[in-house]
Amino acid sequence: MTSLASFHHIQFVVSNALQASFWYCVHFGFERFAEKRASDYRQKEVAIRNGKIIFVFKCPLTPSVPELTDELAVHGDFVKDVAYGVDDIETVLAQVTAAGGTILKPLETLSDEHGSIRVATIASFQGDLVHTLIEDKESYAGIFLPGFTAVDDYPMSQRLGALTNIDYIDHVVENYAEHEAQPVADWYNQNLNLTRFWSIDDKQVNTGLSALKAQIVSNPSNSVQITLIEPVPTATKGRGQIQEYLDFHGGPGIQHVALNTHDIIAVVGELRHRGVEFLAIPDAYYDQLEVRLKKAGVNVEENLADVRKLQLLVDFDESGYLLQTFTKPVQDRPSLFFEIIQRHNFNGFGAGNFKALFEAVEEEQRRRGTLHE
Ligand SMILES: O=C(O)C(=O)Cc1ccc(O)cc1
Ligand SMILES: [Fe+2]
Repeated sequence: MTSLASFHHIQFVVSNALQASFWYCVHFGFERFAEKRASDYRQKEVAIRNGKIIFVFKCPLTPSVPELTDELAVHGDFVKDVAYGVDDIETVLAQVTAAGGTILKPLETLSDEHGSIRVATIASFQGDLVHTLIEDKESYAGIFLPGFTAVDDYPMSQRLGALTNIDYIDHVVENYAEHEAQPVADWYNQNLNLTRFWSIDDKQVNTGLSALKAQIVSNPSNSVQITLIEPVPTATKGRGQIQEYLDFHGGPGIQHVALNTHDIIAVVGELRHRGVEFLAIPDAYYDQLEVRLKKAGVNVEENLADVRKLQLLVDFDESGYLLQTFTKPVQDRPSLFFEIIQRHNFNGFGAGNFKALFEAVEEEQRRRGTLHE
């Protein structure tokens, strides 16, 4: 069995690639660096990057691109493709075929004057999310993928300066309907050899208003981690955040992308300065946190006054801790958002933060008017 090797890039389908990519350049310090050559005048693709992280924005240019406009009409702007690097694409595809997975675009070699790359695209288990698999054995020397050419950065992001402390994609999270997450985990196991890394059930995560089940599947080196979440309907009359996502996104899909940093204090300070909005965490959380940390004898390197000011969440155990925070949804619909995470010898997912986090999300839902039916 072979598995995924790395997160390669994330492709969004949006109604306007120019504006969507600009938003990420200004707010998250990405630079526009490549654009697909106009092989098809009806659509456009723009690639932006921040360090190792690459996002691609694809949009229709005319009303007659049903493969884009049909899904856009359902989801609004959304993550269409989480693309993975693989070491041996033929073996992965043979595994997918044997497991009954769907190959949407069969193996092909993409080439230009800078070399070649082998790619194929498979369907995910459910919904419109797909996974492009990319094997780059020959160290392709072009700017991104064959067919893309370099472009100049936006003057605005040059003026704002690069935001260089964001390092790589830590994990992505996919939301599914009730009872669906386990079949998805089995699918990732059989098709892509991801195995269960961690899980949490609804009894541990229940605010009374919302509850969920989560599990993480990962590749053998844990460099690819995917959290699979499903809602657990609660007795109280509240629409949990996972159900809210499913209702507004229109089915299962990518809920958040977590970006790993080695300096969360600097990054979140700068993101806030650039206008990125984060979930609000009440002061009481920090009063309790200081007591809990002292009791557990955990030494947090960062200044706790900064942690409180930037409203970061902290989870910890005997051997380490993590700092994390979540943006508000990045489009009008309460669907996709981002996480900024820094780990100090801590591989968990901040389960100790779930209660504070869910209460903060419920506060946002209350504001949106989506918490109660
Ligand atoms: O599991 C993860 O990756 C988390 O970051 C925790 C989490 C779970 C559900 C949410 O709606 C938001 C955050
Ligand atoms: Fe996360």
